[in-house]
Amino acid sequence: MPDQTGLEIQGLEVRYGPVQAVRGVSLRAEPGTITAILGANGAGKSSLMKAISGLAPASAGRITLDGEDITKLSPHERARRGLSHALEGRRLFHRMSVEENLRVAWDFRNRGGGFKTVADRVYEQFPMLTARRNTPAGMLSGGQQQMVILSAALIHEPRYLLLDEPSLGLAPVIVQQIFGFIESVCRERRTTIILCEQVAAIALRVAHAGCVLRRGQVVRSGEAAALAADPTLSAAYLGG
Ligand SMILES: Nc1ncnc2c1ncn2[C@@H]1O[C@H](COP(=O)(O)OP(=O)(O)OP(=O)(O)O)[C@@H](O)[C@H]1O
Repeated sequence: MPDQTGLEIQGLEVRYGPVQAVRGVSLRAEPGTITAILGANGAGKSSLMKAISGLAPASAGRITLDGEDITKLSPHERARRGLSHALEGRRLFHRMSVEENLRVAWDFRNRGGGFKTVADRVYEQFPMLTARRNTPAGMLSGGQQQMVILSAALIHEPRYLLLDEPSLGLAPVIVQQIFGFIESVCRERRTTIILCEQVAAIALRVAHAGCVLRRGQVVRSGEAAALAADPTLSAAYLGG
């Protein structure tokens, strides 16, 4: 019997009216690994991620999670199955404090008690958030905001984590810290992570596998180390 664990995408298409953002994408994310979705601006990365989490409807194709067809499920139903999506562009409640943002993420799944324990765990992981727990999220630095976004996305210990452009707008030293954290989440919690990035070198340093999108299609895929070693990749597909 074929191995059904992991996330499998077959022939996926996403359309916005006349615009076809994703064209027949197939890929597989093995359990407990990091998969990088690469591509230049407008290549279709975010649309692919949204289709996986249910925020954009698939106009064709199939998505299975551990063997279950989730293509037609709502984002909430997919979240209940252990899929969490941290969106690009600092989707936080800017006037609410760090702790209130974490609380909203916790209450989304209505798990009742236990919030203090998970909040303490966040502050242990990111000590610099401790002093800022009552600060409005909009007043944090970009790196601190990304820490809150990641912590909120992980608050219910998802089995699958989708990360949209985690390096966007961050200083190199913070990017290193954020990617170190992402790597440790995969290694220690065995979370399956799919992240999309314009900056291929950063993503391929932590990923196990990767694929490159161009105009909505997969033009390259394989082991991350092989993609990283390919000098033609950047110039040909990543816009620089
Ligand atoms: N809501 C939408 N309505 C119409 N067209 C859209 C919408 N969202 C994205 N598109 C188009 O779909 C294509 C793919 O966009 P998408 O955002 O998925 O690419 P991307 O690789 O994530 O790029 P970026 O890094 O800029 O986010 C682009 O041509 C974009 O203009």
